[in-house]
Amino acid sequence: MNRYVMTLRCPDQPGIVRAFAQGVSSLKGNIVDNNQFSDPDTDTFCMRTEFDSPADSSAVVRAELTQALGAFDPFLTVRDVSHRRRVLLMVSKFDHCLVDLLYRHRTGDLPIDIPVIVSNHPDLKPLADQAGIPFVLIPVTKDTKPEAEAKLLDLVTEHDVDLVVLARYMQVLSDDLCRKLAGRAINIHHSFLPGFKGAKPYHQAHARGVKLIGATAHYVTAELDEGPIIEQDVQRVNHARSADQMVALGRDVERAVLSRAVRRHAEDRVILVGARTVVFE
Ligand SMILES: Nc1nc2c(c(=O)[nH]1)N[C@@H](CN(C=O)c1ccc(C(=O)N[C@@H](CCC(=O)O)C(=O)O)cc1)CN2
Repeated sequence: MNRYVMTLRCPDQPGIVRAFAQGVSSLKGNIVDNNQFSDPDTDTFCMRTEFDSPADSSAVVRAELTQALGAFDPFLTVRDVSHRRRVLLMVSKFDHCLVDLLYRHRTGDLPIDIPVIVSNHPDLKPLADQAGIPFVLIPVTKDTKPEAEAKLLDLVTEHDVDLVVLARYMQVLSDDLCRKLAGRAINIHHSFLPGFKGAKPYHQAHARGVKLIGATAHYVTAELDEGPIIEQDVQRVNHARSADQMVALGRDVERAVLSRAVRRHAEDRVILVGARTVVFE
């Protein structure tokens, strides 16, 4: 028996679950976990299901479920859970998110493969070397950004990458690159969005006198820090905290939020619905 995870999204209407169940039955399957949500704002139905089946490939499963659900024309994903998502990490000089992701990967806490790490600075290469993961330096300037982004896309193709993670990668991706990576690039922004977009959010927060700081993991879009939110968290602060102390406190929130977001994407627990996400935890 193989275990598969399926996600579907389609206009909400009666009969979707019955048709899906008939498809699983045709695959001699047994459902072991199921989550569903009907979004009233967009009248969209979302479902994530894990099931066991003797079917020997995700292609066979996909073909059967596509036929069973044909009347509903769903956006469908099917993955054999033993096929881990392949994640390309992008970093600059800050190491706290990279260290956390590499630790969780090494301990098996994060069910992903990391074929390559890309950076616009050489600073974090020793961490990649220590983890035994290839490190590719792609410097970026205003003039070289198109060439740099072409090299990144070559690596995405070469390593059959499913997800790009901007783990405090401090360069703004072009509109074209964002389109090509739509729904498969996650960024960690070091504030509790929608507050304090852009660079230096902790200094903005300190100046504003906030009592909560936070971090936000979101899909990357051309509009800076505007992408669909996957995960957020906060940390209490008070008048006695300097901006630098907020930066330090924020590091713990950033790495925890990013790792949770990457795990949920890698486990097919995130479904995009317009500019928002449905997250089956
Ligand atoms: N198209 C997008 N690209 C990126 C996003 C995004 O949401 N959409 N998020 C950023 C990360 N980030 C905030 O979370 C951020 C990073 C960098 C900057 C910035 O102004 N960078 C300067 C260069 C700074 C430097 O070289 O150190 C710039 O690019 O001119 C703002 C926000 C990642 N990319």
